[in-house]
Amino acid sequence: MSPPLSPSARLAASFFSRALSAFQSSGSKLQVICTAPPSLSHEGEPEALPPRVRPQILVVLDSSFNPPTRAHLHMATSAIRELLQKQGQCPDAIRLLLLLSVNNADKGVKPAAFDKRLAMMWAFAQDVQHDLRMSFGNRQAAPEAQGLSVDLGLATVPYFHEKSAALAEAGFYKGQRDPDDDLAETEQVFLVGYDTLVRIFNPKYYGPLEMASQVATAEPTPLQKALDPFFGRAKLRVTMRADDKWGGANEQVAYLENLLHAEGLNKVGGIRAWESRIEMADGHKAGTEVISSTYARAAAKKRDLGRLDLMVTPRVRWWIEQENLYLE
Ligand SMILES: Nc1ncnc2c1ncn2[C@@H]1O[C@H](COP(=O)(O)OP(=O)(O)OP(=O)(O)O)[C@@H](O)[C@H]1O
Ligand SMILES: NC(=O)c1ccc[n+]([C@@H]2O[C@H](COP(=O)(O)O)[C@@H](O)[C@H]2O)c1
Repeated sequence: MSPPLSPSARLAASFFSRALSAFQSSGSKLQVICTAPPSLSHEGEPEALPPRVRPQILVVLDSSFNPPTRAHLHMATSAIRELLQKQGQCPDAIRLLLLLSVNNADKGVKPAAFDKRLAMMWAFAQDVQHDLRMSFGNRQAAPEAQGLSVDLGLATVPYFHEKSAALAEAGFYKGQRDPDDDLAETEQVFLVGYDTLVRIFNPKYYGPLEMASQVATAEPTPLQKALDPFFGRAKLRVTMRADDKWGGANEQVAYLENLLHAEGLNKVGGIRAWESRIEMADGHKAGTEVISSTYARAAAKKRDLGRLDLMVTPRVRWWIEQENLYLE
């Protein structure tokens, strides 16, 4: 049997169970429920800490977090590092939102329960911050080392265009100085895997299929109606996902290049102008372990701790063990 939760873990667990109930009875589409602040200590009850000034970039990792994995860690930290180092953004101008969808576009509900996933996301947020701090060598003088705030949110809407619109409407990211401005100036960056990108361009999610091929007419297709406003405020950062289900890296690069550089977007019912809003990022390295939440659940079920460590970060593994998750 696992030892009892520490006082701060108990506070967090009880907070997430209350926050989940409150969200589910609120009728809200999307809500930020708490923030892991940049400081090292996360003692006490989690709380939502809206930014003082509206962020320039909101990076969104939308996932089932069942559980959060090292692949999710790579997606988040590589995006943030790129913004800080290559684009010269300062940590204050960026927020990272870990968004848990309680209604998935395709998957039914399965264990772990949503409040347990929120607890793992809280742990994961701290692993993200730790990873970033380590990669900047803990140089206190370097602005990157000061760290970034990581928010946890809940959403009922399953599709990206709906999540993006809900975020643009939400008061949370508007900043305290100019609460009346809208979020138009905050650019959203959604982190997705290759498999998710393919699904975003599947017309089945946007209405009856017979309406999907209005390309020849002046009328925009349902996919265009949904995704045009989305690409107006959001970018997609697509991580390659080479494994048995989704094909090899070459196939994925070829699909993306075709989508982005030929007439590919028109063929899937999209608009060529969106190509500048989709960027590719490296994912799985050949010869390394393929990582997924499914494999993490299987490792936990078999109590294969060595393999679980390959799949998830240390604080997430701690919660999985503490709460005896995925044993059924
Ligand atoms: N190993 C990976 N490489 C690239 N993208 C990934 C990887 N794992 C997850 N993602 C992406 O992260 C987002 C959220 O992932 P999700 O929560 O569905 O994880 P998953 O591992 O696919 O889950 P499951 O195994 O339970 O189906 C999706 O856009 C997915 O494509
Ligand atoms: N067209 C879309 O916007 C679309 C399609 C498929 C999945 N999704 C979402 O992507 C996220 C990740 O999905 P999976 O957990 O199924 O990989 C979920 O929030 C899911 O609802 C969105």
